[in-house]
Amino acid sequence: MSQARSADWMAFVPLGAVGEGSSARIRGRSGATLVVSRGPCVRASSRRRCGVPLRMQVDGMEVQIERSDELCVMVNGVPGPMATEVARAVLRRKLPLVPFALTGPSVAQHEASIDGSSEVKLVKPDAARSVLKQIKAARPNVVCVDYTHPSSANANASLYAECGVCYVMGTTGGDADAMRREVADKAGMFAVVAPNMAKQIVAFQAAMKIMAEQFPGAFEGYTLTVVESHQSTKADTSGTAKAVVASFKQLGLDFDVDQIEKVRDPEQSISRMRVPADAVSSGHAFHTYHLSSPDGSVHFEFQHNVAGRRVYAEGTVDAVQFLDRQRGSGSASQTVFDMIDVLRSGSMKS
Ligand SMILES: NC(=O)C1=CN([C@@H]2O[C@H](COP(=O)(O)OP(=O)(O)OC[C@H]3O[C@@H](n4cnc5c(N)ncnc54)[C@H](O)[C@@H]3O)[C@@H](O)[C@H]2O)C=CC1
Ligand SMILES: O=C(O)C1=N[C@H](C(=O)O)C[C@H](O)C1
Repeated sequence: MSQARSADWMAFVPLGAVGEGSSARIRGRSGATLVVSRGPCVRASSRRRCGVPLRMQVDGMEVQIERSDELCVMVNGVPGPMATEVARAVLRRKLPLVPFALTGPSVAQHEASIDGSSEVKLVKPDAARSVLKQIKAARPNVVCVDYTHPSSANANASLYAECGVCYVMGTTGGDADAMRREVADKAGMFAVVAPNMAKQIVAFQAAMKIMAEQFPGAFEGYTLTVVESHQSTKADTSGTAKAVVASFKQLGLDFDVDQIEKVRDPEQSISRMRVPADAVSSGHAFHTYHLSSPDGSVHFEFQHNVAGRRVYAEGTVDAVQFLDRQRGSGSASQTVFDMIDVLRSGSMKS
């Protein structure tokens, strides 16, 4: 962990090992090391307050977390590319990044470096509950961001709800309705759940939804084809495409999400979908929706093509700040949001 981050977020102290104002590198039972420092809790905002530090057991190490009610962000799914991109965006916005991240069961590394400036300690699923509860105890206003795997999305959402941790769920492929019910049922919980955090794509989704609500059946009899191309590591069908298809169905198109065509072969991504070669494996999301009239004389085509992931990461941080304002506003008439809500609130920056 960089000294800069540890100083402004927390003081990790191996008890009895580090003197005031000094730092040390410590080694856990697994062999992982963590640079820790000790110093006063820095007053960074009016919401921040210091108290007796919380003692915490992580990976065989005893550490202390300075207590504070300041907003901080725990990004889960590191070292995955999307979680790493969000962690970078958190640092760019100068928000405190929790130096722990939930990770997958098969991840071998114990730490990950974010842009070489901040180290994040990786927490396997079997330790997730204990670590999250302790972070919540010391940092009640922590918000979790989830960019993990379709297979872990609901389990993680349930864990956040159990621990009373508000969250932004970017992971697709889970049961979003179940997440929404769980949040709605738990007092004090707030969440944003959405398959796409890119401001302009959210605006497109909203436009299609509004068109479907205002003109249901307008495309009755038309045929629809949907093709989406992503990096070959993507496990699920695009959650964004599924959401847009829901609007097309309301517009009268007879289409099932199983008919969405997935392109995961790098050569096809380049030759058929025109994905730039440098984005094929590193990360892309190219979507084409084509509608044809029954006699073939009228055609509509919508596309949204994204190379890289930065646009989602920026939107995710917008969602975190939106949630923080919602829970601080004292009005709990709505506690579960999507990105269209975030866009409507004027909270999306770029
Ligand atoms: N909402 C949005 O705007 C966007 C959503 N996504 C979604 O985000 C998710 C992640 O995307 P990628 O990073 O490309 O996926 P990836 O599969 O490359 O990485 C996933 C990471 O999650 C970790 N993981 C697996 N099980 C876990 C668990 N139980 N707890 C914590 N971490 C766990 C893995 O170790 C890995 O590091 C996907 O569902 C993707 O569809 C991606 C981009 C934008
Ligand atoms: O896995 C991705 O990469 C993406 N996933 C989201 C989805 O499933 O729609 C958003 C975007 O397509 C990138």
